[in-house]
Amino acid sequence: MLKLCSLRIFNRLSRNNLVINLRRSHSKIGVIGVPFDKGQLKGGVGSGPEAFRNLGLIEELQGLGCDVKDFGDVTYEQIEGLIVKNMTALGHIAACQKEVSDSVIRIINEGRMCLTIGGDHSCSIGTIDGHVKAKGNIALLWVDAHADLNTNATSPTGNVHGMPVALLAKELSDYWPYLPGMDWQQPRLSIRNIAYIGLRDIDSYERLVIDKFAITAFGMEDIERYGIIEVTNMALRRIDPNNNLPLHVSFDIDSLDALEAPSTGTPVRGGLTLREGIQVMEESYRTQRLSAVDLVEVNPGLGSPTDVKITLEAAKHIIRAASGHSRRGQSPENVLDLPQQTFHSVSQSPHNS
Ligand SMILES: NC(=[NH2+])NCCC[C@H](N)C(=O)O
Repeated sequence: MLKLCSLRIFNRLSRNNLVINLRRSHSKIGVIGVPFDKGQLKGGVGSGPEAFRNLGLIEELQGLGCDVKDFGDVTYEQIEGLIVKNMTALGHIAACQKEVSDSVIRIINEGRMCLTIGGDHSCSIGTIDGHVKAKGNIALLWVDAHADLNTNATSPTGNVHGMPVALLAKELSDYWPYLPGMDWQQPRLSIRNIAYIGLRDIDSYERLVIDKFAITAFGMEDIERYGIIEVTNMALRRIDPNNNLPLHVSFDIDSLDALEAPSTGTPVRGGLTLREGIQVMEESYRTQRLSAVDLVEVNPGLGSPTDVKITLEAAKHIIRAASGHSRRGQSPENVLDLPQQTFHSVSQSPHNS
């Protein structure tokens, strides 16, 4: 009986997998690495791109049927003498992020989804700038434990990885002094088109700004209450009510719980499970407008070799989901109703015990 039952299930599954394989979308992806660590003070995060390449990320995405073009790592030359109070390494940030922005424009104009591997979260200054320049306007999901909404006047650290959203938002432009070297970057994104998911470590000024401008922000308590799929879709509806904007997901690995992704510079407990992170990406992919993804703040220099492995693997699952492939290797838009129920009934089956 068990044999018969399993065989039937196998046949049904393989039939459906065949359909899925035939229908599987062949995402066109352009990958850039940004080995950049000057947005914060801990060494190691700059070796993120190398670690992902060594892990075979590009080959894995190709193996899933994606058309992947690797644009290599961004390089830059620091601009000397750029000094702004409480804004560390501006000469590096300004020079590197200009290159990142130009690379993103090139990739998006080739009709590819741009996947940027960081580096720290200051990389998103360049990726989002480039995306907005290429597409006109975009909707942004910022998946992170932190709001990264400080200016140099409010930052408790002076680290620029805590400032990108404030640099990008139009409504906050008056809160900045003149920033030498950053003339290429104008705040072009409206706060209406930005939503946070996963927040749980917000500085007091950031809290004031979120309240004052009514920024869409879903903390962990919202995820507990509504579930991650509902939260993601609420966020998407808020930032793109007409369903017509290209979507950018800026995914900081510290949005995941520190147990799921320990090798990161500013870990915070009580975060997303890996499954929830994957679901954010699956829902984003399902819009069919996912146009750029940043995966940042993986620091292979922090923690034990096991910590590093866990963190890289978690990030890889998030990236697979962004490329249209969930953990079972299916494109989310093609998931048929069968597998989950079948697995359920298998484990419930009296013949199984
Ligand atoms: N992307 C990050 N990990 N950001 C952490 C920011 C921490 C702190 N809020 C700061 O501004 O310095």
